[in-house]
Amino acid sequence: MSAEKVNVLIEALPYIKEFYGKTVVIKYGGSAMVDCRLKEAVIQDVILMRYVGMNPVIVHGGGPAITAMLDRMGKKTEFINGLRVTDSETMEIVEMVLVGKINQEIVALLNQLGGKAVGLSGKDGQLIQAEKKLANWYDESGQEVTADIGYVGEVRKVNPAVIETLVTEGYIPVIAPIGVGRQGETYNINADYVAGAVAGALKAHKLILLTDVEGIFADLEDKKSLISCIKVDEVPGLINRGIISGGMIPKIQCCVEALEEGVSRAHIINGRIPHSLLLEIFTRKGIGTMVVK
Ligand SMILES: Nc1ncnc2c1ncn2[C@@H]1O[C@H](COP(=O)(O)OP(=O)(O)O)[C@@H](O)[C@H]1O
Ligand SMILES: CC(=O)N[C@@H](CCC(=O)OP(=O)(O)O)C(=O)O
Repeated sequence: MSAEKVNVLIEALPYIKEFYGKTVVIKYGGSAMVDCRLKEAVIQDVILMRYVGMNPVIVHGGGPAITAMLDRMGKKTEFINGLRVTDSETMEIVEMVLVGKINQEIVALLNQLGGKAVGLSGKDGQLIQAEKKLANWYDESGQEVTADIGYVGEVRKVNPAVIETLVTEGYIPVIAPIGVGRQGETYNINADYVAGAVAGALKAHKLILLTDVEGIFADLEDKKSLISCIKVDEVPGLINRGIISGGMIPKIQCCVEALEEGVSRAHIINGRIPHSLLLEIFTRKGIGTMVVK
């Protein structure tokens, strides 16, 4: 081994010490699942985190794959406030793609590359207990509008016991954002919200959201003004002024929720940069946008 490689390891030592035994929840969004090379890089990072003593827990999305499958089946999809309108047939397809395909692909890759992974849906061990979510927004005249968007759920309660048992046994839990209702009904939940709720329930040290942009920009158009740190009390203003919009709203909201539940740090980073997780964890400056209390 060269002296340079030894230096790299020594530089990582303070971070390895800091994160030893700590839980890190990673939200692996569909927009960061681009190609095989990139997927392998994400999975390698997670395995490395586990081998140096952290407890990574993955919550995955898969929005683009769901849309592609609905297209193949000739079914139109519509989003309201960033949430997919989910009728019963769409719900079946969402569950099939998230649990049957994406979750299993991530688990298989983790196991193949040397990790020990177990896949879960929110139904397993009553992990994600959910209730129906309605969409709310204000129309041009300032009137509040409420719409029924079908089997879209919000997290009512996370039962962390099953995750904790798996982590204690050395497994990496991989969670699909499907919730179960009081009557056993199935709900489609935005994966950002599930990641925030899981991080909060586990009192995780960190929540890291992998997406398709560097982080939060002050001006999304020019993509030059990355905001490296946002305080929770700045968030409502950033949303009201339209600086944070669209798919970034559930992300920042889930960071806020996780911090309020006791998570120390939340980060939004670009999952399309190879090894972005390691760059965030093992460098002093980190990358992306950090959200703090
Ligand atoms: N201020 C902002 N900075 C960065 N991205 C933003 C901002 N406001 C809105 N966005 C949008 O949020 C998107 C990320 O959300 P989304 O597409 O839902 O990602 P994912 O599939 O990872 O959940 C970005 O690609 C960007 O278009
Ligand atoms: C209600 C709702 O919108 N659910 C999402 C669940 C998947 C998801 O959140 O995936 P990404 O993280 O890749 O966007 C959906 O149906 O697309």
